[in-house]
Formats: sequence, C-alpha cells, structure tokens
Amino acid sequence: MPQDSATSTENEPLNGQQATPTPGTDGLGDGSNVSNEATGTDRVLLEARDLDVYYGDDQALNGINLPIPEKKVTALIGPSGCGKSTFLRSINRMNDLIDICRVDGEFEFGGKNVYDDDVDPVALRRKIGMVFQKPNPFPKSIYDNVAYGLRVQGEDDGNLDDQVQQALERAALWDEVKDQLDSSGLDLSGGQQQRLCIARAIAPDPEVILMDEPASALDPVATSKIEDLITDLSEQYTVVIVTHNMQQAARISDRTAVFLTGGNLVEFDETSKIFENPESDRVEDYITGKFG
Ligand SMILES: Nc1ncnc2c1ncn2[C@@H]1O[C@H](COP(=O)(O)OP(=O)(O)OP(=O)(O)O)[C@@H](O)[C@H]1O
Repeated sequence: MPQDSATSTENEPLNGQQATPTPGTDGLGDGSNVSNEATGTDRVLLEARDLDVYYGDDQALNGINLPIPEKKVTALIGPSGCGKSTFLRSINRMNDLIDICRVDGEFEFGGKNVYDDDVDPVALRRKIGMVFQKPNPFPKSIYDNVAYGLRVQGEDDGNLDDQVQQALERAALWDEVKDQLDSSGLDLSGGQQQRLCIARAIAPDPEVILMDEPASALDPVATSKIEDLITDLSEQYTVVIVTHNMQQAARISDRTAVFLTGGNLVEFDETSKIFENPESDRVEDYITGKFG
C-alpha cells in the first residue's frame, strides 16, 4: 500500500496534554543566516532547534535552526542531496521509518518537541499530513481515497459524504469528479491524482501539510493548478514544500530556506529577500545558477 497521507484531528494533543504556545525565534544558533525578522509578527508553529540527522555514520543535516511560520508557505530549496527531504521528513517523524536514521536535537510543533518520548508519531502524523512527489492514490474509488483517513480515525460521524465533498472542494477537484466518485482514483490524470492525494491529506483537517516536490511529475498546466491550490491552502494550513524549481519557490512561497551541501541551512528569509538580495554569496551563486 502506498504511504498514506497523514491525517489529523484539530487540537488533539500529541500525548494527552495540550501543547504550550511556541516561544519566539530568539536563541537561534550561529553560523546560518536565519533572519530573526523572517517570521515577522507571524506565529511560529514549527521550529527546528539544533537538529542533526544521520543515516548510519553519515550526517545528512547539520545543526539546523529554523522557525516556520503558521499559515504561510515555506519553501525548502537547494541542490540534490543537501537534505531537503530529510528535513521535511523529520517534521512528522517519517524518518523513524528508516532503520539507520538517527535524529538529535529538537523539532517543536506548537511548543512541544515532537521527539519527546511521550509523543505518539501516529498522532503527530494526523496533525502533519504529507503529499509525495509521485501521486500515490490507493487502488480504491475516488470517494474511498478521501474517506480513508476519516474511517481509520473513526471520524465517520454520519457526515462522511459532506466531509469528502468538502475535502475535494478544498483540493479544487470536486467539479471534475463529482459525477464519478465511485471510479478508481487510478483512472484520473496525473494532476488530478495529485489533487486527490491532497484531498486525502486534508480531509481529516491537519494543521500542517508537507509537500515533497508535489508538481515535479506533472505537466505545466497541472503544475499551475497545484501551485494555485497551494496558495489557497496556506490560508488555512501551514505548508512546507520541497522544490527543485526556483521559479516555483519564488512564485508560491512566503519564506524560503536554502540548504547547501553538507546538510547546512545557509539562509532563511522572506522569499523576495532570498531571490532579490540574499545575504550569502553562496546563496546568490546558487540562485543565479552558478552551481546546483
Ligand atoms: N534512506 C536513506 N538511507 C541512507 N542515506 C540516505 C537516505 N535518504 C537520504 N540519504 C542521504 O542523505 C543525504 C540527504 O538526502 P535527501 O534526500 O534528504 O536530500 P535532498 O536535498 O532532498 O535531495 P534531492 O533534491 O536529490 O531529493 C544524501 O546524502 C542522501 O544520500
């Protein structure tokens, strides 16, 4: 079975306790250009603190400190192998599923370290949904794809039809599929399949949606629809997206984090600042295509 988009119940605690409010962005580590103004007056929902990730003896992320604002789109960019996907997976502990992966440091979500012993990763993934590079609908009907997470969580409260419709509407797919809800999700086009996966991820109403190159397998028209959708989703959800496409990051994100080789976060700021006037020469070289 494909990896399921994680699902959520709003305000459900991760460990039976209510999360505390997130502290500010002070205390960031040295060595990276993480602007304290980058999150402005926005509430910080997620925050990496001294995060190191290893695969066996190899270090993939090196002392990452990164505050991620609520209900904004944050893009993660950088050359292949610099650790973008590893960082994304560390937010909802998908790295736990990789035997040789080890994480040091903290990742706070609403002020709670998701790596604390008392955090249930399954509950965490309900609050932090994920959409993958390749559309991965289940071999089920369109309806059942969207209803899946709700049923698993026992959230079928008699309003399942309404919840499925609402998720498909939010994913900008309803008008295209409302007359074929019993057809297989696999019969849709690639772009429609990806929007179906997004509908599946948002049906149980998570707070965060992680996206790992969600448009890289799609044609320009389907990509444009996904980009518009991401912008709309950020009114309601916090979106963190990995993309290789710098124009895409510039178009759709509010903040951009630039990772470079060695698993280092080199700069994080408002997207316009990163693309127009970065602090780091290395970031400027990367943005202008001198390497990458
Ligand atoms: N499951 C794994 N087992 C071992 N090493 C891994 C694993 N996943 C990633 N790595 C290594 O960790 C480093 C970071 O990989 P990651 O996939 O996070 O980078 P990335 O920036 O997302 O790359 P890309 O843009 O090519 O997807 C790389 O050296 C990679 O080889």
